[in-house]
Amino acid sequence: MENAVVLHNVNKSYDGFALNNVSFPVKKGFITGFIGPNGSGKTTTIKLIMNLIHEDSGTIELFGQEHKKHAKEIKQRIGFVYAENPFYDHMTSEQMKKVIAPFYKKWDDTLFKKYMADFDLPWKKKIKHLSTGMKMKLSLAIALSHHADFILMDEPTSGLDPVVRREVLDILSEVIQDENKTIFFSSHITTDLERIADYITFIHNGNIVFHDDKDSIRDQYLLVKGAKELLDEDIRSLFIDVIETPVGFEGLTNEPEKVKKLMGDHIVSESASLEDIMVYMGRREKRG
Ligand SMILES: Nc1ncnc2c1ncn2[C@@H]1O[C@H](COP(=O)(O)OP(=O)(O)OP(=O)(O)O)[C@@H](O)[C@H]1O
Repeated sequence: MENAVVLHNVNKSYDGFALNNVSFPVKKGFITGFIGPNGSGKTTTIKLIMNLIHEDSGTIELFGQEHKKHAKEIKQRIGFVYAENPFYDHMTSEQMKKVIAPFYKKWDDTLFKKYMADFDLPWKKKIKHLSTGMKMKLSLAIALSHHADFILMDEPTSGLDPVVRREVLDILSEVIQDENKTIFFSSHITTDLERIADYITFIHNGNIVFHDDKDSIRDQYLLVKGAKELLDEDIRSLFIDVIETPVGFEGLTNEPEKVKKLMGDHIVSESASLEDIMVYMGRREKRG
């Protein structure tokens, strides 16, 4: 399967933080969600992919080309959405569009007008007077109006109410119907990723913990509850982490078959949500 983006052993250090040998592919034609706790390196990774900052070592390829060597043409093919307002506040949407459009060879005014209408966005209102949701939709409209092959977004749904969030997710699901397009976005809202992502990349403390398709993740992790008496050392070793309460335990395992075989009828289990996986992985990493 073709990859739109490939990171290979990418390292980037700041004082007190490092991305360590970050490697993962972003599959062409799919939506990949990027999750991880605060400060785990998501924005840093996204900035590296955008070539806004430079890796200390390793390689990043977009569309099969090394991004540093082909920066200009690669930028043309990316639609980038930031969580923060990237616009000049004193301008209207119309004025902002006039500033941005000339940068893109494939800018499509008709498409932009369609998104402005679909998103109910005003042309003449100053950007500083738009709501958070409207600003996000304007960002998205701009990112989608130059026929980008790769849509890269840093927390596009943060700060949005559930209705607008769902609208944004629906737009992304619609965009990905075109199999030549690829979407990569970071989010803390794991339910958004559960809803639309095909692949999940999980980063913690600058390390990629896993990169997998959503169905495999669902099959691989199991949330288990049972009596504390069941927990001996061998059983504990099958769990990523275990939380004990006065009445029993709850634990996350990535060895569901072994656990079911050994613990059988003595446990209650359910498939783990991305949030469960994030919380338990985080606890394990903290434990060391
Ligand atoms: N320019 C910089 N100089 C020094 N440290 C930085 C710089 N940019 C980021 N960092 C540090 O790198 C770490 C990772 O930050 P990053 O913004 O990539 O995390 P994140 O996963 O996007 O977090 P959040 O979910 O809170 O947005 C943090 O400890 C941050 O302080």
